[in-house]
Amino acid sequence: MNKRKNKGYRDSGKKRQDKKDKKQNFSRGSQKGGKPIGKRKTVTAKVTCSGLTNDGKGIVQWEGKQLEVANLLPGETAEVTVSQRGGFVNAELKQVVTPSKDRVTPPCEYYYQCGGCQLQHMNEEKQMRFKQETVDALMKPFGKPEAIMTMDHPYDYRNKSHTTFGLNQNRQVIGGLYAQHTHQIIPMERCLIHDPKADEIVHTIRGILQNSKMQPYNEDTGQGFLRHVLVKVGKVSGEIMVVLVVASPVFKGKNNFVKALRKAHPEITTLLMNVNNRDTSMVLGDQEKVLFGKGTITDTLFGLKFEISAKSFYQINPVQTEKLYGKAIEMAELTGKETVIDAYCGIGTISLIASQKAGKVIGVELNKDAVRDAIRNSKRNGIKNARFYQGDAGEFMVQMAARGEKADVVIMDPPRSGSDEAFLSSVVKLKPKRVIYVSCNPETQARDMKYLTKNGYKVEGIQPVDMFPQTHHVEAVAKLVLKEEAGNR
Ligand SMILES: C[S@@+](CC[C@H](N)C(=O)[O-])C[C@H]1O[C@@H](n2cnc3c(N)ncnc32)[C@H](O)[C@@H]1O
Repeated sequence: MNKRKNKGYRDSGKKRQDKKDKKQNFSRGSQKGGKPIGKRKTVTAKVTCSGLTNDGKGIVQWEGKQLEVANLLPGETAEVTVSQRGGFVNAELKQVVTPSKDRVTPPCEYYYQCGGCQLQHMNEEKQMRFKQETVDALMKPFGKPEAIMTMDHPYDYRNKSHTTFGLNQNRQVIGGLYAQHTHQIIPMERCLIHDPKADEIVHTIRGILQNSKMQPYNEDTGQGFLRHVLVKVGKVSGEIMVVLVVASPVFKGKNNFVKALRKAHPEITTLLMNVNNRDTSMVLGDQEKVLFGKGTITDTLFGLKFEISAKSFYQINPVQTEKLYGKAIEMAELTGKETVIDAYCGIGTISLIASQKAGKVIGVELNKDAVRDAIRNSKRNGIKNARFYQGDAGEFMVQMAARGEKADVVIMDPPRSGSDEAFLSSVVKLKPKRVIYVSCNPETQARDMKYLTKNGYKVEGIQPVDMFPQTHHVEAVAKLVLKEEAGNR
């Protein structure tokens, strides 16, 4: 789910963080400032949690310092382990003394090691309250957001999974996710937010690996072959893509591997090999080879079919995506005549849905593969009023503004880092009547909305959506209206 030029997926920044941690020889710092020099001191302290950070950690006071403690809830008292080195302080939960009524036993057995989810110790109602309050607080300068759109079954939703392989001490093949801030793989049978089929396939691959000469890649020695497995599932089509991310283009035993995998999972519709031989935190490398099938999968949203490549962004929770996009299109108030810009358009999902209610749509996206998918998708759905351009959305908008072009509505859905001044200042010059801002990071969204509201726009609605249940992440879509236009209504 990031600050990317999008040449591939990052593994949640864990490896980069790990490198930092190794350098500091210290785990996560929960108080900023100071270098970890000198001897480490560890004490046990009794603390009371007064609130939550935006990433769901408990806030506590200790010796005049504010610390953050993962898995602690407001009102709880607890024993925490506080480690100090130099000015660097880290606090970890040891034991909850008085539990909150909102606390539940996390349904996932790997929850406390993994870190992929951060809210499983809260009941569902508390999770929703936490997300609502986070968005409410960030959006306070702009008005009161609507009630969050929740998910009926907040599990099994991820249509994309990513598993790392390695060997355990007994030299058995293990597959799972890295434990928080380490290179240690947590062997995982089932991730409760993954599509169950993806986990079954990963289980099979592990078995094939165990019985073959193929070795998992070792990050420390640089030896071995299989680094990661990416599985993408088309929830409606049932199509499944498996990507083997490998360290070398020479795939010994390829035919036997492919045969065994297809025999166990005839439902896999395409298999790819992606070569990543760099010491990088990016999961996918540049070289890609289709081993069988068409190299893409298809999924359906709002009755339109979308083709998705290995490297293209596609929303990971298709059930909630329809709610999110539905709200964005409603906020755009399209009448069939408008020129719409869909910035950061990915494979053209929002563009093509909007094109059915607009005069024309212009999509702009940085990732080449996604743009190719978007063009294919418009043809496949017989859509003639959408055009797609590859490039930086900011530069594209600057050029549009310089040419004096017009747009009635701008829909924008940037990565977590948000948009930039080049983009936002060009929006202000282009003066679209409405800006619909979709974001998976309400912090950067609020920052960018501040710019737009200082420069002629007024916020008319904010809708949070629970796109990532069990995690602290929350999506929101906001409607901004040109003030001159709002005055005329
Ligand atoms: C959150 S995704 C949204 C994609 C699409 N709107 C959707 O819902 O599937 C953000 C997209 O922005 C693209 N992107 C990142 N930086 C960009 C930039 N500077 N200019 C244009 N697109 C960019 C990414 O490749 C990604 O496809």
